[in-house]
Formats: sequence, C-alpha cells, structure tokens
Amino acid sequence: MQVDADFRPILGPQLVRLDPMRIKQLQDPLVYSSIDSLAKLSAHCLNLRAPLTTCEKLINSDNTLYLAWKFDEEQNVSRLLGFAKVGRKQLFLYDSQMQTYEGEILCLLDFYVHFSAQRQGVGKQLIDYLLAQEHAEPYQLALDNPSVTLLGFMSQKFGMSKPVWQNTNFVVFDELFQSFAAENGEKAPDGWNRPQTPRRIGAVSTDTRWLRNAVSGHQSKGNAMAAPVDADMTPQGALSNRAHQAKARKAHILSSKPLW
Ligand SMILES: CC(=O)SCCNC(=O)CCNC(=O)[C@H](O)C(C)(C)COP(=O)(O)OP(=O)(O)OC[C@H]1O[C@@H](n2cnc3c(N)ncnc32)[C@H](O)[C@@H]1OP(=O)(O)O
Repeated sequence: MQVDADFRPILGPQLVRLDPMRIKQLQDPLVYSSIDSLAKLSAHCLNLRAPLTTCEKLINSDNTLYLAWKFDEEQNVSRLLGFAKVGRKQLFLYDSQMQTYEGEILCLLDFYVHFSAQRQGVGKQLIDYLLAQEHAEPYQLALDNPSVTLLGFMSQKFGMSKPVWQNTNFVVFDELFQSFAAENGEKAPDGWNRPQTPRRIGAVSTDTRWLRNAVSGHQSKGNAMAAPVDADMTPQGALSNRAHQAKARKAHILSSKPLW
C-alpha cells in the first residue's frame, strides 16, 4: 500500500514492533490512516464486515502490531507491505485425544500481506521477527480462525502440519501439546491452585492439564468453560433435561416481579 510520504523518521526500520504505547506515541494521522487502510484490506480479503484492527482499537488493547514496510527512494513513497497482530489470551484447549488444557497463549489475531507483495517472503519475515521479539517458537502460536492460506503458510514455512481446531475457532498445533507433555508431565505450574476438575464429554471423562503460563482461574464465577460438562445424550436424558429447564423457567417467571 503506497503513501506519498517518507515514514522513515516515524517508523524507523523496515520491520517494526508497535505496542499500544508506541502507537500512541507515533502521533501521526497519516501513519494511522495508512495502517487502518491496510487492515481494511485484510478484512475485505476475509469477507469480514468490519476490520479486526484499527490504530484506535490497538491503543486501547494489550495487542501488539508487527509491521513490514519500505521506503521507495526512486518514487519517494512509503509502502506498507503487511502486518501481524498478536495478543496473549487465556485459552481452554483440547488436544486430539480430548485431553483438556488451560493456559495463556500467544495468539495471531490478524495477519495480512498486501496483495502486491504476497508470496515474496514478507509473511515469513514478519512471523520470524514476531517470534524472535516474543521469545516464542512457531508451535507456541495459536491462530484465531485461520484461513486456508494461513494454514498452508504455517505448514510450508514452519513445518506446522497438524492443526488442532478448537470449538472457539482457534487453531493450535499438535507440537504444543507434545512439548507440554515433555516439559511438565502432569504437574500444574506454580501458582495454580485450582483442583483438577473432572470433565465429562458425552460418556467420556477427561482430565485437565495446565500449560506453562497458566494463571489461576475464577472458580467462584462458575463460567461455562470452567464448569464440568455433563451431557446425557440418551433420549430419556434429553427429555428430562428439557423438563428440568421448563421447570426452572417457570420457577423463574413465577419468582420475577411483575412490571406493572
Ligand atoms: C489469524 C488470521 O489472520 S487468518 C487470515 C490470514 N490472512 C489471509 O489469509 C490473507 C491473505 N493472505 C495473505 O495476506 C498472505 O498470503 C499471508 C499473510 C497468509 C502470507 O504472506 P506472504 O507474504 O504471502 O507469505 P510468504 O511469501 O512468506 O510465504 C508464502 C507461502 O504462503 C502460502 N501462500 C501465500 N499465498 C498463497 C495463496 N494465494 N495460495 C496458497 N498458498 C499461499 C504458501 O505456502 C506460500 O508458499 P509458496 O509461495 O512457496 O507456495
């Protein structure tokens, strides 16, 4: 994406790490609008109605943008080539054996290389730079709802060929679970006090494991993710669940205050 300006004094090197503080400090409307335009192209490419990334959103988030750009001295223009946005998220994951894991993972949230610069190595440079800056290995990256192209890219450029889709639409790679088993065995990391929660998925019960960066959860909130899943799949079970729900609804309606 071409801009009639010299971004060298503002952005510096051709691969640049822009955390929220750095973006705020840029204070340059043209840089902001150029990044926003590139992010719009990313959204357009994925058929999204609104862009996932804007400078305004970035400033108010914990996410970091890695930007690839260059200055064309002949034409005296700056070209924004691509970006990758990452953030750390607390994820609840299943491996391919339906073992459950919980931990804070580096997530690739938005990744785009301008169509005029694709398949020229920019994407690989961006991810290499990002991984070095974040001190992470390719298998430690979770991909947020990845495109087929991104899965192909990860397989071809980083040898990550066993994606494990999660019901949250995140994808992690099998190597993440293997590395965890090799490093930690069954032991929960220090600071994790929650007792092991048995989970039942259909007729199968599974154990929870912890990823290295896991932080303690909020048992008291009893959110759906932390609650044991106890689904009775038989017709009798479904009927009794429905009857129970109807009873609970009726009790709730009867206990509510009338509006008038
Ligand atoms: C979490 C998310 O953000 S999901 C959304 C991911 N973004 C997109 O799908 C947007 C469209 N695609 C792109 O922007 C880019 O192609 C990216 C970001 C995926 C990769 O950037 P590039 O600069 O093209 O990557 P780079 O040149 O380093 O590597 C190219 C490899 O990516 C894959 N790739 C790139 N484009 C394509 C394509 N059109 N078809 C198939 N594979 C492709 C291939 O593995 C390719 O290797 P090859 O050229 O040797 O066959």
